[in-house]
Amino acid sequence: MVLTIGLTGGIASGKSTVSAMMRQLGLPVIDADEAARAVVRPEEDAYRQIVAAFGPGILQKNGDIDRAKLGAIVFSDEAERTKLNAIVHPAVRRRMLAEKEELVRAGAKTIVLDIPLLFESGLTDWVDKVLVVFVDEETQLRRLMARNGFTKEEALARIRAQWPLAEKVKRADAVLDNNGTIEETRRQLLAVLETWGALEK
Ligand SMILES: CC(C)(COP(=O)(O)OP(=O)(O)OC[C@H]1O[C@@H](n2cnc3c(N)ncnc32)[C@H](O)[C@@H]1O)[C@@H](O)C(=O)NCCC(=O)NCCS
Ligand SMILES: Nc1ncnc2c1ncn2[C@@H]1O[C@H](COP(=O)(O)OP(=O)(O)OP(=O)(O)O)[C@@H](O)[C@H]1O
Repeated sequence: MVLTIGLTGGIASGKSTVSAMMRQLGLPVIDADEAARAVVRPEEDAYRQIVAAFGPGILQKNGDIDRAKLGAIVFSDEAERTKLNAIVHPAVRRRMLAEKEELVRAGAKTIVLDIPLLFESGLTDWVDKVLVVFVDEETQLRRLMARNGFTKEEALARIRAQWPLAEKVKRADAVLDNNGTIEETRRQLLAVLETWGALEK
């Protein structure tokens, strides 16, 4: 039996930080954000659909999608975001499932799916355990503004495009409190993985 762990949280709550720790521990991680970047490369179907839906104004000179421009559009208008999600999400799901199949075939015992929108997209059935990375609102806002150089408005628009973190915490099988140091988070992670038997070879 494969143990599938869904890693989720809010934007800038620390999912990538935790997924890097999991990789260090030898666990294979499938990353939805990475899949979402791969499926919009110029040779992909979703790329053509995005250009058709949003116009060539969202492209960089080299033809790649200008993520900052597209982000400014979709995080300030829910209808635009719904439109983008409808194009990108099916392709992301197909890609992630294919990656998971490959890991299962290769004999993986534990597989981590890092999906920021696990709850919003109704994908909890995909996983056996849900691990939520939590930070309080003030820390989330501060880290998001620092990491991306966003204004408070820009950061809040992105935070509000997702479920409140408190709702995700309520539905989690385990929660990592990432308000403290990276070391404190690592210790919590190890304890959870041990309880779940996720590190057994
Ligand atoms: C709008 C885009 C181009 C902005 O790109 P950018 O490089 O600035 O951000 P990046 O992709 O690294 O996402 C950063 C974080 O934003 C949040 N986020 C991204 N897309 C969404 C969305 N549609 N709804 C809510 N939150 C989102 C996630 O927490 C994600 O981890 C990009 O996020 C995108 O294509 N989004 C649609 C696909 C998607 O939903 N991806 C998220 C997981 S599948
Ligand atoms: N415990 C911590 N102490 C200080 N800074 C942290 C801590 N955890 C994460 N960070 C920083 O906070 C920012 C957000 O973390 P990270 O990128 O891991 O979040 P994320 O949930 O993966 O974000 P996204 O949803 O945008 O992909 C990063 O700049 C990271 O270096």
